[in-house]
This record gives sequence, C-alpha cells and structure tokens, in this order.
Amino acid sequence: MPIPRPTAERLSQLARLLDQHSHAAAISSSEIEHKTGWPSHTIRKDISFLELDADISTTAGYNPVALAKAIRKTLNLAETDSKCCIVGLGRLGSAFLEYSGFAGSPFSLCAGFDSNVNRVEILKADFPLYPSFKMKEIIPRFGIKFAILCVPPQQAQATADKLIECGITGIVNFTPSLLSVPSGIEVENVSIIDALGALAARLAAENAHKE
Ligand SMILES: NC(=O)c1ccc[n+]([C@@H]2O[C@H](COP(=O)([O-])OP(=O)(O)OC[C@H]3O[C@@H](n4cnc5c(N)ncnc54)[C@H](O)[C@@H]3O)[C@@H](O)[C@H]2O)c1
Repeated sequence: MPIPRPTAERLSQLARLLDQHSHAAAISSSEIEHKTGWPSHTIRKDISFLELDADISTTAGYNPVALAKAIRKTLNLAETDSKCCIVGLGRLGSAFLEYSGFAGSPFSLCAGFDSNVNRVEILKADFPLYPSFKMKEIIPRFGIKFAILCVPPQQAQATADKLIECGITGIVNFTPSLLSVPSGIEVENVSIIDALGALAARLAAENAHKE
C-alpha cells in the first residue's frame, strides 16, 4: 500500500528523532508523542505501514535503532543512489552550500549550478560548482537524481524541463511556481508561506475548538 505523504514526512522525522535516542534500549509511543506532539494513535498508525521484525517492539516500547532502520528501508532512504544538486546559487541556494545537515543523511550534495558564471566563481563549496550549460554533461556523469531548485520563479519551469532531460527524477522546488512534470518524475514543493499558512490554520482551528 502506498504510504500517504504526511505519514512519510512524519516517519522521516521520526527516524531522525530515533537516531538521537540510539543509546536507549527502548522508546515508547508516549515518549515519541511527548517529543513530537503527534498523538500516539497517529504514531502507531504510521508505524503500521512498516514491515517490522518481531523483536522491534517490546512492552517497554520500540527498539530505536531497529525502528529507524525499518523506516529508512521502507522509505528507500537507505539506498546509496541519493546524489543531489542545487540549481540557482543566489541568496537561498547558496545557503545550502554550507549546510552541515547533509552529513549523516542519506543524501549528498555533489554539484551546484547557476546561469551566472560569476556566482559559480565567487562561491566556495566542498563540491564543484558549474555554469548551468554544464548540467547536461555533469548530471549524468555523477549519476545525480535529485535537484534542489532555487532559481527565480520565471525560470522555474524551463529549468525543471532541462533538469529532467538531463536525468533528474526528483525536484525539491523552493520556487513559488507550480511545476508541470511528466509521470515518473516527482516534485516536492517547499514554501515558508505554505508552512506559516498551515500553522495559522491549525491555530485557528484549535482556538475555534476552545470557544
Ligand atoms: N520556498 C521558500 O520558502 C522560499 C523562500 C525564499 C525564496 N524562495 C524562492 O527561491 C528562489 C530563489 O530565491 P533567491 O532569493 O535565492 O533569488 P536570487 O535572485 O538571490 O537567486 C537566484 C539565482 O538563480 C540564478 N539563476 C537564474 N536563472 C537560472 C537558470 N535558468 N539556471 C540556473 N540558475 C539560474 C541566478 O543567477 C541567481 O544566482 C525564488 O524563486 C524565490 O521566490 C522561496
């Protein structure tokens, strides 16, 4: 059964939480509830999507290491082919160049691209930066499958089309443009405005419930 998107997002966050508790023998659903704010019935439902070995849970709770491993296996986060590139190295894109969160994650940044050659020359990163016209050569050569799209909105669709031609199959779209992509290609839209909107809607619903 396909895993619903909110479940996949919570499971991915849960794997990171479990990493922080890898020293513990067990972590219970109520501890997870306390740390995440998710109701324990939601946590149990999310975990029911995983294929679990019998010894993963005891009366004391879940084995954190084994549960994190099961989550990454089910979400395909354990696979090694998770090379990413950043496209658009402006204010937002260049902020990822020094983001240490990729270390220890299943994803690695392998290349950055910008249409402005000056940006490519000025910026420093632990991986190579290229002018955009090199995407066609570099993306297949490195086997990069994911792109983090940080170009101006007007350039988003044309850049996404080019990335797909080069072999990209997944795009994290930071631009406000909604992309149209062929089947087999996945897009994840990330927006601070949508996140604030979701928070505001939840708070409004909680307040309406109290009245
Ligand atoms: N998702 C969010 O919450 C969020 C937050 C801030 C900004 N944004 C969006 O992120 C994008 C980038 O914002 P920014 O402030 O970094 O913009 P910016 O103008 O600072 O940077 C854009 C970069 O893209 C490069 N570029 C332009 N066309 C390109 C192309 N075809 N191929 C490759 N590179 C190209 C430019 O040279 C520039 O370096 C915008 O679409 C903006 O609306 C989203």
